[in-house]
Amino acid sequence: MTDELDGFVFDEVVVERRGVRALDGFSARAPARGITGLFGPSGSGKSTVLRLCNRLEVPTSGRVWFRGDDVGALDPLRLRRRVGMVFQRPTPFPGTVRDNLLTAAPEATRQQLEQALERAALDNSWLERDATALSGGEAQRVCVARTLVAEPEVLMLDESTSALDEDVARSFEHTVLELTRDGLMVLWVSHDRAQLERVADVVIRIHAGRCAASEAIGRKRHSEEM
Ligand SMILES: Nc1ncnc2c1ncn2[C@@H]1O[C@H](COP(=O)(O)OP(=O)(O)OP(=O)(O)O)[C@@H](O)[C@H]1O
Repeated sequence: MTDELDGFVFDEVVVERRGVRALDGFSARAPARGITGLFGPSGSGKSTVLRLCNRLEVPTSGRVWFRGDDVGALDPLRLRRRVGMVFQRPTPFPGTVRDNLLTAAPEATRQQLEQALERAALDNSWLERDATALSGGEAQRVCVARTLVAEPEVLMLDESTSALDEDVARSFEHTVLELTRDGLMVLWVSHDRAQLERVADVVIRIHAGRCAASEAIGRKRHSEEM
């Protein structure tokens, strides 16, 4: 069914809400390493797929497997620490950046807080900044750091660069690529096909709640560079 190369396996997943199917027999595999992009039109079910991965959503039928375990059998709170999510509109909580990071990991040491900032490409002077007075790109990095401080195995990004200008979005892409070098697995929902071709190893295309295609982009990019 699944092997150690699989991060997530979706097996004929149906998610139905009030008679409407958000997912309609979605089957796909997201590898345990690198970046998997989820691409598709608005309303096709991309966010629903992310929400299944940390049990904010449960399948009406079908199964989701994470690293060989049935997600339905895992403790949701523990799973959410392993599978962290940055939402569509990254919103820091009122308080300092330090306060924000501590909400995710109340026991974190100063060194752990600084490490999370550094992985999100922010230096330690950010700890005392007012988290409600940040630009869109800064708020996004703070939200990534807040997710990383809990040391997840997977980072899920839901359209995290859609509101950013191109330079800021490119710099964020670079940061996420660096994160995967430490073994972090990333699931990245994007409307921007070109962006996914720059960063993703695999792109899953979703249409009307089903997997329309799954492409190994990394291999394609590599052969184009040769
Ligand atoms: N809380 C909800 N209750 C009922 N239906 C919902 C809910 N959230 C989403 N849906 C419906 O489920 C379907 C899939 O939504 P989903 O948000 O997963 O799509 P998406 O591909 O992420 O869309 P977008 O790109 O616009 O964010 C849509 O038809 C949507 O209207």
